[in-house]
Amino acid sequence: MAQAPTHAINISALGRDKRTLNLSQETTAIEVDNLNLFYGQKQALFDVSMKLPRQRVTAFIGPSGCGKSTLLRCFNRMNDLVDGCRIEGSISLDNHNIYRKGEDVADLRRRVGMVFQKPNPFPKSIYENVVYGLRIQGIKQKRVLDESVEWALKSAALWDEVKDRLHESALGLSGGQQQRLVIARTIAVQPEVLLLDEPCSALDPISTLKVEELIYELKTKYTIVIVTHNMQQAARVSDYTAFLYMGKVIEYGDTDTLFTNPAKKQTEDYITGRYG
Ligand SMILES: Nc1ncnc2c1ncn2[C@@H]1O[C@H](COP(=O)(O)OP(=O)(O)OP(=O)(O)O)[C@@H](O)[C@H]1O
Repeated sequence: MAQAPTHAINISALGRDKRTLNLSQETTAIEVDNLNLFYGQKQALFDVSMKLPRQRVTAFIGPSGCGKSTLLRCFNRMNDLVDGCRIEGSISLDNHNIYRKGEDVADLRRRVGMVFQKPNPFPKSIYENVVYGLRIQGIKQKRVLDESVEWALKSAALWDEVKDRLHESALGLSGGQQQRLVIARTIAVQPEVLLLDEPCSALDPISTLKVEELIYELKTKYTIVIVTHNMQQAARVSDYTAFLYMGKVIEYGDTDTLFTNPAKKQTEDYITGRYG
């Protein structure tokens, strides 16, 4: 076993109770089985098998280009949009292979919502951003839409800041508010899983803290997977962490153990800043 890191990450977490965390006792939301992914001739993921627990936050960490975003994008089949991208193996959401023939990918992307690095509100009002997915679903009743807007914005910890300007442009919000609006838009359609790809990297420290607190709140309802370059952030918000290196999952387990007592030398080298 590798020695404890010499200059360890501060693993003080947002209320994580490490005594209750044991991957083998969790209910699985997403199961990845022998996944290999290729961009044309280039293989980007190698034999990935892992179970992601329901209503927990799982972080993917690892050096640039190790495959974190690629793996995340498999969970709502975003990689289908990349020419020449091909996968082998399977990924199940609630015991159902999302790569099976005939899968309704639009519905999958409603069930598995995604938030990107740069906030991407639509050039519409705050209200219209939140109801966007509901309107696509054909929901028209004003009362239902109004209630959804209030619920989603409250869930995204944004309601108090915007309740008096719901019909103003979303583009007038700060970057941190825009990112929380995008999270509200994503949860308005009641997904099961939230994929967050570096959601704070374009935000200032105060907005980052708000989004991190929000992530922590949201996991009571959703399964969350977050890609982050920021190890302090992984340590703060996640229950479980996977360390990836060159397309492989090197180590995966509860966050406290991975950061304080990593089993693999490569993990230790990464979290102590020896490379990456
Ligand atoms: N659309 C694509 N076409 C071809 N290769 C790609 C594509 N997207 C990613 N790759 C390659 O796949 C590998 C994994 O990339 P990926 O973006 O998943 O890594 P990452 O760990 O998320 O990196 P970063 O932290 O820099 O975002 C890299 O070698 C990258 O160059």
